This record gives sequence, C-alpha cells and structure tokens, in this order.
Amino acid sequence: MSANRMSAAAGDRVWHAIKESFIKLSPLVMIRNPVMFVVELGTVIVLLMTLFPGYFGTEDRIGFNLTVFLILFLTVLFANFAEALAEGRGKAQADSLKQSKKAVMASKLMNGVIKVVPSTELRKGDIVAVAQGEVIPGDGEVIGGLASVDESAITGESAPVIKESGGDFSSVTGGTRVVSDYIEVRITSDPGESFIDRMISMVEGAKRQKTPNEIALNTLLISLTLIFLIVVVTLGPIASYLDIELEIPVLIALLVCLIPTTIGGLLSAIGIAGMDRVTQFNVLAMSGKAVEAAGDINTMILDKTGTITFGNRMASQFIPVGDVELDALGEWAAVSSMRDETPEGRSVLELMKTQGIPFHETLAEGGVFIAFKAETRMSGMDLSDGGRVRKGAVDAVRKWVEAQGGAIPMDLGEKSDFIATEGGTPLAVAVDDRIYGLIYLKDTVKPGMKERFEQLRRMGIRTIMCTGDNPLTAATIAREAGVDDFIAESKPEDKIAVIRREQAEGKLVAMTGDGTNDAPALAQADVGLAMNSGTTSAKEAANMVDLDSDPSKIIEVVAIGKQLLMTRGALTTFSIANDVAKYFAIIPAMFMLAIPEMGALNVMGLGSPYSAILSALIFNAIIIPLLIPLAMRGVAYKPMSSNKLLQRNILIYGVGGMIVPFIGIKLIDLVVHLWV
Ligand SMILES: Nc1ncnc2c1ncn2[C@@H]1O[C@H](COP(=O)(O)OP(=O)(O)OP(=O)(O)O)[C@@H](O)[C@H]1O
Ligand SMILES: [K+]
Ligand SMILES: [Mg+2]
Repeated sequence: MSANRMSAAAGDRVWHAIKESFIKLSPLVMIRNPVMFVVELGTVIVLLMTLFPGYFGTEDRIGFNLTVFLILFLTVLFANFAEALAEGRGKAQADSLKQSKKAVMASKLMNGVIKVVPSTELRKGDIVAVAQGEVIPGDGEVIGGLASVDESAITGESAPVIKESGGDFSSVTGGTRVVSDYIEVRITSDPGESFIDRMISMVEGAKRQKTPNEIALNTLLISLTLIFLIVVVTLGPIASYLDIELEIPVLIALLVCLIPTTIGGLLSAIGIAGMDRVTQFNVLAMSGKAVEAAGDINTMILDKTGTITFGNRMASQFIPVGDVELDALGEWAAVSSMRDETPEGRSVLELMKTQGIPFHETLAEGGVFIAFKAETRMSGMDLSDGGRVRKGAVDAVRKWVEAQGGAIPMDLGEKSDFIATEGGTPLAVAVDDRIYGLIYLKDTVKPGMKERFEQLRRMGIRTIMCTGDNPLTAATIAREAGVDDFIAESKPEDKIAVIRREQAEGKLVAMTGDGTNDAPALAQADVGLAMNSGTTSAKEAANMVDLDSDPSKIIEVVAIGKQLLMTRGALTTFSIANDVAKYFAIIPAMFMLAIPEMGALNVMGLGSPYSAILSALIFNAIIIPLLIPLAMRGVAYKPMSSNKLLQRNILIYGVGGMIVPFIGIKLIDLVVHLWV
C-alpha cells in the first residue's frame, strides 16, 4: 500500500471513530462503563444548570458552568474515541475477511453424482469436489486427492500449501482457493460456524467479553467511584451546615477529578488493542482471556521437531551394523519407506537416489504398508512372503526385535549414541529379528533459540521440551537450544501428564501443537496454540491458531500477553496517582472560594480558585487522548521477572503519575488564569 493510501485509510478510521464517539454517548452504551457513566451524568447536570440558570439560581456563573460542561463533555467523548479507535482496526480487517466469505457454488458429491449447490446449503458431513481454480466452499478435511491451495485470504501468505488426505496437512479452510489439481473434502462445519466466521466475530469484537482480570479491575474502579461519590455528595450538606456555600458544578468537577477516569476511559481500548496486536501478528485468539492467560504463563511446553529445530529431519547417512553391507541396509530402509509420506520417509528414498544404491521395487510388491504412529514410533511394511520390515526409534525397534528373540548387534548402541550426541535422530532398520543398521536423520536448531529461551527465563517462565526422540538426542538439542528441561521418548499422553502436573502446582501452562494427537493436550493447556496447517481437531481444541503455522511464535504471544497486562497495570497506577495530585489542586481551591483566608492551602500557587478547578478538569480530560497511543501500542516491554516489573512500573507510572499533573495543571493554569 502506498504511504498516501495508508494515511488516507488511517484518516478514515479517525473519522469513523469520531462519529462512533457520539453514537456511544447513548446511556445504554455508557452504562457498561460505570466510571464514564458517572461523568456523563455530571455533564448533563451541568448542562441543565447552564441552560436554565434562572431555575437553579446560577445566573452569575453561566460562563464558568458552560466551560465545565464543555470540558466534561469532551472527557466523555475522549474516552469513547479511545474505544472506537481501538475497535476500528479490527473492523477494517473484518471487512477484508468478509470479502473472502462470499457464497460460492459447491460441487456436492452424492452417491457418486455431482450436484451443484450454494455453499450456504452445505452441512457437516457433506462431501464436495473442488477442482483447480475453484474456491473451497467450507471448512473440511481432505478425504481424497492432493492439491496446492492458496490460503492468502486468511493467512496473507501467498505461497500455496499442499493439502492431502491423512496426516497433519489434511485440513482446509472455506474461502481459500485450489490453485492446482483436485481434492475431495468432507465438510466439518455448519454455516455460520466456520473458521472465517469465527475470525470475523473475533476481530470485530462482537464476541468480546470482559476477561476475569478486566472484571476485577472494573470492580475496583466502580468501588473507588462509589466511595468518592459518597464523599462528594456528603460534602454539600456538611459545608452548608458550616455555612459554606459549595456550587454543584464545582462539586461535580471535584468528583470527576477524583474518580479514576483515565483508566476508566482507556480500559477497554487497552484490551481491544492487545487482542489486535495478537491478530496483527497473524495469530487468532479465540478470546481475550486466552491472550491474558498467555501473559501469566509459568511453564511452556515445546515440541522439539519443527518448533525448536527446523523440523525437516532428513536422512543424511546409512550406517550398517555388524557385518551388514551398505546396499542391504539401504534396500530395507527403502522398502520400509516406500509409502511412508512423512518428511523422514521421503528423505530416505532421496538419500537412496543420491547415493546411487540399487533398489528392487519388486521386494515390496503386494506388501501391506505400516504407517508411522507416535505410539509405536515405527513405520514399515509387512511383505507378501511373510517378512516384516520396520524402521523407527532405536529403543522401539530394539524391543520389537527382542520380542521375536533376535540378538542386538554389538555396535548398535555405540553407533546410535554417536548420532544422538551430534543432535541427530537415529532410526534403526530391522527385518524380522535382525537389525541391519541405522539411518542418520539430521535436523538443525533454529538460529536465535538460545536467546529466546534466555528471555523466557528472565520472564520467569520454565521451558520443557517434549520429544518422541531418544534421551541422548533430546539432551543434545536441549543443551544446544538452552531449554530448562526435557522429556524424551514421550508419547502424546505424556504431554497431558506434564501439563496436569504443572497445573496441579498452580502453574499456568502454554503449549503448541498441530496433530490430532495434540488436541487433548491443547485443550488441557491454559494457552493452546494450534497451527493453521494442523488438523481441525487441534484447531478446535486450542484457544489460539497461528495462521503462519510457526510453533515458536508462542514465545511472542506470551510477550504480547505480558505487555497487555503490564499496560493495564501501568495505566491504572498512573490514573490513580494522577487523581491524588488533582486532589491537591482542587480541594484548596474549593475552600478558598468559601473561606479566602485558606489561601495558604494553595500549595501549587494557582491563579485563582476557579482557574485551579478548570485547569485540573482540563488536565483530567486531555490526559485521555494523550495516553491513547500508549494504550494502543502497549508500554515498552523488557523481559524480566514479574516482581522487578512491578517495582519498575510503580516507580515510573506511580511516581510519574504524581508529578506529571502538578506540572501539567500548573502550565494549564498559567493560560487559563488569563481569562478566569
Ligand atoms: N516416519 C517415521 N518412521 C519411523 N520412525 C519415525 C518416523 N518419524 C519419526 N520416527 C521416530 O519416532 C520418534 C517420535 O517421532 P514423533 O514425530 O512422534 O516425535 P514427537 O513426539 O513429535 O517429538 P518430536 O517432534 O520432538 O520428535 C522419532 O524420534 C523417531 O525416532
Ligand atoms: K479522574
Ligand atoms: Mg513430531
């Protein structure tokens, strides 16, 4: 987008937000934000006193009252503007998503016959055919064929991805386009419940509910408001008993200055902007609660392959054991991989080619393919002559061979340990009770992992790497990447066990996953980040989906969550500290109005009582728009422990919040005093 068009779009958003600020004045909307609702009530009262001075006996104060009314009115508008501006960003995104949601015609397969129906008529369980160039009419699982799919409508990433049945790349999203070949898809969502529908309602904030943290803070703000309301309301009678006359607009100004309007005005903008930062990052959070939970995480469970390492575990070498010939090992490795569609399996066949090892495909004729399973940690082929070929994790193959009474070659342990200490994954190859040797799978730790785990440690987050790999490989990678702990030879259910154990200690746990195997653990975790490339069940179990399918993004999501909580804490501290300072400006002024001898109380040396009150009120109003950029962007974030952060923020925003209004009110008073 050109700079011009971008600023035009930003300008549109500001205009839209200004309009929204007025629409949000409706008391039915305002009541949801009790602090600002009180300000609105005060505004109405002062307006009435300005319009009907005869009735209230305030003829001599029309100018002052009108000014108070205008400032109060702006205060409410500023708060509404903050919220509208935060909501606006999501709306723009929702609009572009709606573009990709247009109804299309779908080729529904019924008993082998194609019937063309609108996509809105598709229901869960229907089967559709999608050919090259067509839009996939709904969310589903590929049950036949293979195609490359352009998912840019939802991910913004234009490179097509391969979708095929079975395995972890079988889920497709409605609204994306098949760019080559043909697939058959079983629809998995009813109309209105699709992934894009959920995305739209999330980014539009339609389903935005207050999070537990927000509710707690809101309760605090309401309590403060009530306390000050009671104080100010009782001030009137007490003063008149003492024969001191306090004007109602002055009391309302005092009240508005004392109640936490700054945070009250910015609270929902902070929450919306935090969610929005996650969305901008191409992660779709199903609730604000999930984002906040990310900010409170104590433990992070990470996969080794694909998360910490690049994940394209490639066969790089065949290492025979005992007196086995290289060609014999290669051949059986190839047989076990002939129909193994995992990256590992395919890489074995490629290594055969590059090494020029001859391979007689007839060996596998009529054989039954045994797919890789995380439970068995093996894959292979049952041959038509009764022979059984397997490759897999060394300990799994060793047990399999031993169960058949086979002997373990002397040099197997030494050779597989060698691979493992280099951080590689050894796969053993066996035919029946005989082990032929090892396949050396190479994988590399992603660059910068050590620094990221170091950051997590400084935030007080413990990282645990869970891997199906052997303990030696796991230890090597764990050391190289700098994770705190690891669990090797883990099966899917072990992940849930780790999560439950941590949660039982009162910790909040985050994890990433993509497979159907991961779904229960994703649901169990407090923050479950599923990969968009993953299966539908994983995406449904998780409370976040990464559209770029980069599992290591969980680290940034945690940072965004922390930043959201910090921003809210910092602005709350700032707001309450501010109010204390305004107290010193306005209370002396009020009493000076009644008892001029009390001038000694005017510690700030403000021009006159009326200009002091107006200056405090103006400061109270303009601090809201001044803080909007901070509320939207979030406070600067440095990884450190929660305790240190708290101390730092109390210092900056607490002490700063006391000092800033003194300076601000004094400066405003210098100008205002020229008129008042
Ligand atoms: N295609 C395959 N055929 C046979 N064995 C495999 C295959 N892929 C992996 N293995 C073996 O099974 C083990 C477990 O693999 P899996 O992908 O389940 O690990 P994981 O639990 O996802 O953890 P990680 O991804 O960190 O390895 C691997 O360490 C490897 O020894
Ligand atoms: K205030
Ligand atoms: Mg894996």
